[in-house]
Amino acid sequence: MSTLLEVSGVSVSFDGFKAINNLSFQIADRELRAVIGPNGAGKTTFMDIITGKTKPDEGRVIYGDKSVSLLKMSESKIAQAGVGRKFQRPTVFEDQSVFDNLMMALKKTRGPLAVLFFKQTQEDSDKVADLAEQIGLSGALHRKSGELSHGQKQWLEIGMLLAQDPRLLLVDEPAAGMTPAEREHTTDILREAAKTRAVVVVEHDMEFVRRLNCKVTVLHEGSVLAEGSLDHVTKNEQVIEVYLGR
Ligand SMILES: Nc1ncnc2c1ncn2[C@@H]1O[C@H](COP(=O)(O)OP(=O)(O)OP(=O)(O)O)[C@@H](O)[C@H]1O
Repeated sequence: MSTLLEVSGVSVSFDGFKAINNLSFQIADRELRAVIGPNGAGKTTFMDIITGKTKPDEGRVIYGDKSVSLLKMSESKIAQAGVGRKFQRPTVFEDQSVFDNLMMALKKTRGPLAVLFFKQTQEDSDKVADLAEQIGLSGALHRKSGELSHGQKQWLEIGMLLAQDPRLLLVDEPAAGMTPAEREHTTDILREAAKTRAVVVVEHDMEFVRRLNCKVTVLHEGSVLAEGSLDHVTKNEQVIEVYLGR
């Protein structure tokens, strides 16, 4: 598999404090990766750098077939280039149905004019039905989103991101606040999504990470401390000391 994103030698300081310190990271097309690390390890800042919210002081972030530098691009250009991000709190339109939320997300892929002059085709309705199926909300398509459970709202938001067909999807702590059954379903959605795109999941919950069954990157003090299978990294003495031993 070819490399989709390559972060190399990236550092960023806030008021002299190095939140990210010479960080290097690679992810392939259609790879699922979990990123773990103790509080303050730099996980959020790492995602902020990829999405263009934070510009690093040094290093390179190269993306896609044409190896473009994301550091020269604005947040919206990076999103247009196929980098999607799901934040911790769901931000669905609560007054709209699941169907309408997904349809709106589809329209967004066609730019602002398309939103104004959009004619809903059978193909679009089929696409929405497919997305609903992927996120397990086929039975709730015509329910108001505000009535959904927390887990269902998170799935809807993942569906809305998938509607935009990102090549790289960044997901921040998807399991937070979910029931065990919801967590299980969320791992299924993410594993399925990673068959057609790269997915990076930042997560604290180890059981959730185990179910993802993918390569794990451990961050600590803004750098990669260990990388490999969950069993491999959880045997690493330094990882045990800084993270699991807490
Ligand atoms: N805008 C900022 N200004 C100052 N310090 C910051 C800023 N953003 C992050 N930091 C600091 O950088 C370090 C890394 O923060 P970051 O939020 O990336 O860690 P994290 O791994 O996501 O933590 P958590 O698991 O608690 O969400 C922390 O010490 C944090 O206090």
